[in-house]
Amino acid sequence: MLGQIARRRLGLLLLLHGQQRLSNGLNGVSFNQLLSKETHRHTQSSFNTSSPISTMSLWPFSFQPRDFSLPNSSWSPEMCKAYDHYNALCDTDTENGEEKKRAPWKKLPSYNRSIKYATGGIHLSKLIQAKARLFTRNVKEQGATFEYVVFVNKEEKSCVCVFQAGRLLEGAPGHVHGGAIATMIDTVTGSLAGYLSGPIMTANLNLDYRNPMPLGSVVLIHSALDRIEGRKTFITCKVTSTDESKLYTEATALFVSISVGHLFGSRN
Ligand SMILES: CCCCCCCC(=O)SCCNC(=O)CCNC(=O)[C@H](O)C(C)(C)COP(=O)(O)OP(=O)(O)OC[C@H]1O[C@@H](n2cnc3c(N)ncnc32)[C@H](O)[C@@H]1OP(=O)(O)O
Repeated sequence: MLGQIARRRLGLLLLLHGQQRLSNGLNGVSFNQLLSKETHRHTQSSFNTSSPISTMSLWPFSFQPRDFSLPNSSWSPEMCKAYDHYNALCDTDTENGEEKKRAPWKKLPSYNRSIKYATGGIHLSKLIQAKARLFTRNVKEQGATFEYVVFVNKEEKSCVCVFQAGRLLEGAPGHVHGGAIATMIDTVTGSLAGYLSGPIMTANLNLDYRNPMPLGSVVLIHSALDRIEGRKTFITCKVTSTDESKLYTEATALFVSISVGHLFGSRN
């Protein structure tokens, strides 16, 4: 029974991982408003995971999970400006208090974990560990590694990520590590593929590094759907400066749709 509940939750997790059903509810909120909210939240750290069993919820998500893609004090003015630009595109037009047209842009929230506790089933507990965290969202020091926010455009089947590369991502002296860039490209193209196609895994990722990316840079990661063929979702990607005058990296990615069972070792 517990195993069944847990499997159902995992199905939900995978849907949410594709981030199809989440809305941020932040449209129209300015950077400064967000920053003051975030600073307040930070004093009530979300990193403490040692809740006693009696306080564990049957609902697998924290009541107020921290959205790591909201502005924080480590964001540079350039990062804030790009955030404000795309966040403004998420606004819904209203006329006389009534919604006129829903904007095609939507900010995707980003959490460092999806399931709070592994509640049952030997396979599930192997798969989901209580201390597991999303790779890009597990460093306490804000701004030290991956600071990013993803905006998707449903109509254009594309997305833009604003990414600020922190000091712990150094590869070549003074520049961002190619693996860190690949991580971000996998994350962004994977978010888009998941948004469009549901549960997926990366099957293939091809990268061309065109120019070295200085550490601390703010860049845009543009991803777009190329095509969907059966279970295969093909995504193209390019990483540019925020004014798009400089090309850093180009990529193509293939994602294959999977069933929940795939993560348990089943190929059905
Ligand atoms: C919010 C954060 C988002 C983060 C997103 C990050 C996502 C990830 O990083 S996932 C981790 C990295 N990826 C993995 O570990 C995946 C490991 N690989 C696998 O599990 C499997 O090989 C998997 C799922 C990709 C495909 O396996 P399976 O489901 O059996 O499909 P399979 O039948 O082999 O292939 C399906 C189709 O894809 C094609 N295909 C599979 N792999 C490849 C590949 N590497 N290159 C080209 N084509 C491929 C096959 O040829 C087949 O094509 P067709 O339907 O035309 O015959």
